[in-house]
Amino acid sequence: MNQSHAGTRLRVVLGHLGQRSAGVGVAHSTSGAVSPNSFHPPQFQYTRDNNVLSLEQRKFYEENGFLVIRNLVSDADIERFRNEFERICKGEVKPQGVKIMRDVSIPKSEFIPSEKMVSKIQDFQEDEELFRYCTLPEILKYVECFTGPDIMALHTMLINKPPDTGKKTSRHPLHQDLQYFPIRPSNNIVAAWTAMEHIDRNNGCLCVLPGSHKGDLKPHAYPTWEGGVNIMFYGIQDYDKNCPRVHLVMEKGDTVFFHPLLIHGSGWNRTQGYRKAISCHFAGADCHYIDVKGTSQEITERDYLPIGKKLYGFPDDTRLQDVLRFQVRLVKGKRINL
Ligand SMILES: CCCCCCCCCCCCCCCCCCCC(=O)SCCNC(=O)CCNC(=O)[C@H](O)C(C)(C)COP(=O)(O)OP(=O)(O)OC[C@H]1O[C@@H](n2cnc3c(N)ncnc32)[C@H](O)[C@@H]1OP(=O)(O)O
Ligand SMILES: Nc1ncnc2c1ncn2[C@@H]1O[C@H](COP(=O)(O)OP(=O)(O)OP(=O)(O)O)[C@@H](O)[C@H]1O
Ligand SMILES: O=C(O)CCC(=O)C(=O)O
Ligand SMILES: [Fe+2]
Ligand SMILES: [Mg+2]
Repeated sequence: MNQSHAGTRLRVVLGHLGQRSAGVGVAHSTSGAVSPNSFHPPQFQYTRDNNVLSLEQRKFYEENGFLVIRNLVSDADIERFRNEFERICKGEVKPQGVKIMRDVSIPKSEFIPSEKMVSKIQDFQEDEELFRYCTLPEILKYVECFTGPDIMALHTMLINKPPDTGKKTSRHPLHQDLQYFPIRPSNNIVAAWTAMEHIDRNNGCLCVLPGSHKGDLKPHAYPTWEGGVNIMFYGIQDYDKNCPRVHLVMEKGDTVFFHPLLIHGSGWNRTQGYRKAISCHFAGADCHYIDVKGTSQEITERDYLPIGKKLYGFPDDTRLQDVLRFQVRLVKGKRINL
C-alpha cells in the first residue's frame, strides 16, 4: 500500500470516529493484495463508540490508559458513603461479605472497631448504601464506554489510607489490577475510583505510569519492604524506572477511570488525616472467566482462597473464579457469562 494513500485513509477514519475496531480489519482482494478501502487501523482498541466521550477524551484513554472526570459524584452522595463507612467500622452494621483490613502496622491485638483502625473495606456489594456508588448513572455512563452496555460490578473498595506511622506501610506498591481478576478480555474491564476529599501527594494520591496499559500483565510479588506489607499488596519489580510517574491530584467527587493493566500505586500518607476514596471494578458481562492455575496470577488464588473459605465456608477445591462468581453483581443490562 502506498504511504500517502494510507495516510489519507488514517485521517478519514480519525475524522469519522468509527466503530470500535478491536483489531486491524484488513480485507484481501482476490489477487491477494490488501485493498486500501477496507483497511481499518486499530484506532480505538480500548474505548467504544457511544457518543459519551469526546474524541479528545477517547484518544487520551487510548494513549494513556486512564481518564479523569472532574466533579462527577456529588458531595451529598460522598457524605452518605462516609457515614455508612463509619457505621461499618464501628460494627453498627455488618453487611454480608464485607472484608475489613487493618493496616499491617497495627497489631491484631490492638485492633478496636473504629474508623481509625481500618485501612480499607472491600466487597460491600451487599451493603445497599455503599453499593449505590456502583449504580450511580453518572458513573455507569462512563463505565459503559469501556465495558459495553451489559455491566457487572466485580469488586468494591472504600480505601481509608491511614496516617503513616513512619514505616511507609500506608504505601500501595505499583501494580496492575488485572493480577486480581481471573477474567478476560482485559479491555472490557475498567476501574472507577472517586476521591472523597482533596487528594494530593501529601496524603498519598494515585500515581500512574501513563501508557503502561499497552503492555502485558507483569509478574507480581510482595515487595521486600522493611516496615512490612499488607496482605495481597503485591508489587511489580521490573517496571520501566525511566517512565515518568504521574501523580493524580484530585478534588472531592473527581473520578478516574482506568484500565486493569495500567501500572499504578499510591504513596504514603504524611498527613494526620485518613485519606478516603471509593472504587469499583466493572467488566462487560460478556467477559469470561479464566483458570489462573499455572499462570502468574496463581499467587492471588493462593492468598485469596483462605479468605473466601473463612468468610463463605467454601470447600477446599474452590477456585478463584468460583469465589468471584459468587461476589459479582449485575449493575446494568443482562448477565451473560460472568
Ligand atoms: C477474586 C479476587 C478479588 C480480590 C480483590 C481484587 C482487588 C482488585 C483491586 C486490587 C486491590 C488490591 C488490594 C488487595 C486486595 C485484598 C483482597 C482481600 C484481602 C483482605 O481483605 S485481608 C483482610 C480480610 N479480612 C478479614 O478476613 C476480616 C474478616 N473479619 C471481619 O471483617 C470482622 O468484621 C472484623 C471485625 C474485622 C474482625 O475480624 P477478625 O477475623 O477478628 O479480624 P482479624 O484482625 O483477625 O483479621 C482477619 C484476617 O485478615 C488478616 N489481615 C487483616 N488485615 C491484614 C493486613 N493488613 N495484612 C495482613 N493480614 C491482614 C488477619 O491477619 C486475619 O488473618 P488470620 O489468618 O490471622 O485470621
Ligand atoms: N523506592 C521505591 N521503591 C518501590 N516503589 C516505590 C518507591 N518509591 C515509590 N514507590 C511506589 O510508587 C508509587 C508512588 O510513589 P510516590 O513517589 O507517589 O510516593 P512515595 O514515594 O510514597 O511518596 P513521595 O515520593 O511523595 O515521598 C507507590 O506505589 C509507591 O509504593
Ligand atoms: O491507594 C488507593 O487508593 C488505591 C490502591 C489501589 O490501587 C488498589 O487498591 O487497587
Ligand atoms: Fe489498584
Ligand atoms: Mg517517592
